[in-house]
Formats: sequence, C-alpha cells, structure tokens
Amino acid sequence: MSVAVLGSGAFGTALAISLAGKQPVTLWSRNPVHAQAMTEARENTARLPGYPLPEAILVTSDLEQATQADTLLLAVPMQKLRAILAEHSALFDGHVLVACCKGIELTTGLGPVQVMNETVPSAKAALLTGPSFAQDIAAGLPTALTLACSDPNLCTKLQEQLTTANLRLYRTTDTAGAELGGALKNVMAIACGAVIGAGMGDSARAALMTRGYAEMQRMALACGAKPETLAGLSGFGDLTLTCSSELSRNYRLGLSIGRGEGFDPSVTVEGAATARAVDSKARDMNLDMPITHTVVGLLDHSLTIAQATAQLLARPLKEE
Ligand SMILES: NC(=O)C1=CN([C@@H]2O[C@H](COP(=O)(O)OP(=O)(O)OC[C@H]3O[C@@H](n4cnc5c(N)ncnc54)[C@H](OP(=O)(O)O)[C@@H]3O)[C@@H](O)[C@H]2O)C=CC1
Ligand SMILES: O=C(CO)COP(=O)(O)O
Repeated sequence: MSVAVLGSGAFGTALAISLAGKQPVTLWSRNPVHAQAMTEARENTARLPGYPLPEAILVTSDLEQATQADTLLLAVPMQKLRAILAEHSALFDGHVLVACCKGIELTTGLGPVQVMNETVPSAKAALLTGPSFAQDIAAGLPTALTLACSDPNLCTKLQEQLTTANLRLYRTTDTAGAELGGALKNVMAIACGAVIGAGMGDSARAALMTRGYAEMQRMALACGAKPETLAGLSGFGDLTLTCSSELSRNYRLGLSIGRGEGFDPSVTVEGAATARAVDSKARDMNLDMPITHTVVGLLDHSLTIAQATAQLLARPLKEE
C-alpha cells in the first residue's frame, strides 16, 4: 500500500518525515509556490523549519498525483476537512482516508471520521491521534499514538503500514472515543493555559485537568465511546501533554488569555472552534460541561478570568 500526506503543515510534514524512513511518501501542499520551495530547500521552512526532508519524500501541489496513493493521511485543520473532501470528492473515492486532525466541526458537531464518512461514503475512514508534537516526531523522538478504525482488519493493516521506527501505534475500533478525546483535550489545554497565565498555580491546573477529564468522559460516554479509549493515548495521554507544554498552541492561547495578551490569529488553534461546537452539542444533549462553557466565555470575552474562576468555584458542591 502506498501513502500520501495531504496538508504540508507542521504535523503533515513531521508524519511524512517519519514515514519516509520505511517507504516512499508523497507530501501534498495546496500552494504550488510552497511545494516548489520545499522541493528546492528539502525543508519546510514555513511550517516546520530545521527538519530536513528525506529523499523518499516527493513534494507536489498536484492533488491528482498525490491521490494515486492508496492510503491518504489528511493533516489539515478540522474546520477545513469537509471542504477539501467535498471539493475533490471524485479523487477520494474508494481510498483509505486517515484523518490526522483533532476537533469537532463547528457547523455540524461531527468529528473527523464522521465528516469523512459523510462526504466520501465510498472511502474507508480512520483516525490517527494521540500525544505528539510535530517537532518531536520530525526529530525522530519516540512517540506512541492511537490509530482508530471501525474495521478491525483494516485497522491492523494500517497499524503495520503507519508504524515507524519512532512512531508506535496502538489500534482501536472505537472511533468515537478517539475523536472526542483528541478534540476535547484541546479545550482543556486552553483552560489550563489560562489558569497558569493568570498565576493561579499548578494545583489549580491539576484540578482543571482532572475535572476536564471528567467532562471529556461525560460527553464521550454519552456518544457511545468506551471509557478505556478515553483513558488511553488519545484521551488522557494527549490531555497530559497538551495541558503541560508550551509547545502546544492551544495551551499558549490559554496562557495569552490568562496574561491579558494578544495572540496571532493565523496560528492553528483547534480548541477554539471545538469549544464552541462542544458547548452547543452539550446543550443539545443536556450534558453538564462547565469548563468547556467557561472556555467559550473567555474566548468570546463575555467572561473575565476573575469571573470565570469565581463562577467555577461557586458551583453547587457534589460527589466526585
Ligand atoms: N502540530 C502538531 O504538533 C500536531 C498537530 N495535530 C493536528 O494536525 C492538524 C493540522 O495541524 P498543523 O499541521 O499543526 O497545522 P499548521 O497550521 O502547521 O498547518 C495547517 C496546514 O493545513 C493546510 N490547509 C489549511 N487549509 C487548507 C485547505 N483548505 N486546503 C488544503 N490545505 C489546507 C495549510 O496550508 P498552507 O500552508 O497553504 O496554509 C497548512 O499546510 C490539526 O488538526 C492539529 O490538531 C495533531 C498532532 C500534533
Ligand atoms: O495535538 C497536539 C499534541 O498532541 C498539538 O497540540 P497543539 O495543537 O495545541 O499545538
């Protein structure tokens, strides 16, 4: 099975570098100028500087050429996934599509696997998610991720194809759990960044992570996910990484909110749209998601940090 990575951002480039250690990889960029620059420099200076592209990577801006591969990894922002698939749906017919994005679609409340199933019903959909910074993968550091696919045979084949020298994949058929863990941890990372940025300390962050995890489980279980998926790499694992490292863009957005500073709007921060999508989904499902709701208030500037903190601390006392 041949492989192509669609989306030459930080994550797509890092995955291509790691996969190129065992097979030829096509890396697709929507921007011909960017593709040409990467081919000449053998580096993605715009999105992942400092990590050379191995010779086994062919960079192209020709989507028809890239979609000749059997397995297509989609490493694009969640809110762009549907448009890319819908615009070129004939090219994706019958392929194995592996989403590498983390989030919930704002307009529908769906996760990446659900969006792929809806837009290209003839394709077979999977999801690659879990704790991993692009820089770590590109540097060849050891990483473990979750590969989710509802078809167990395909899941095993993909696990073999996409496991590399530094990327160890664990498989699950629980796509709902993997989708929600990866999406919701970004919302909690914004909250944790805000707490640290506002100087509330590590104890407050630990409380938020734990109660955030309870919220993640509440929604995931209501959507039919398995608790063990949430306890795995795609849930607890990624929550731990993203809520504690300044390499995370979601965490850094939270830090800037806590410090009362601005944040570059061009940076990909999946948790912002996902917080709004999940807040609205929780309302529809009658689920209590107070941290997610508070993050939306902070993003919309309808709450100050002081109000948000007071509001969370004043909630009725309850059993853990
Ligand atoms: N960075 C990381 O460490 C990790 C990221 N992820 C996930 O990977 C996904 C992508 O993130 P990341 O690579 O970091 O983001 P980046 O901001 O680095 O890159 C996003 C990429 O998507 C491309 N893109 C945006 N819109 C479109 C579109 N309409 N059509 C085609 N391509 C498009 C951009 O193209 P252009 O360059 O032309 O703007 C860019 O190459 C996110 O869901 C993120 O959560 C998961 C794990 C780790
Ligand atoms: O998902 C990630 C790590 O697993 C990357 O986090 P950010 O998108 O917050 O940078």
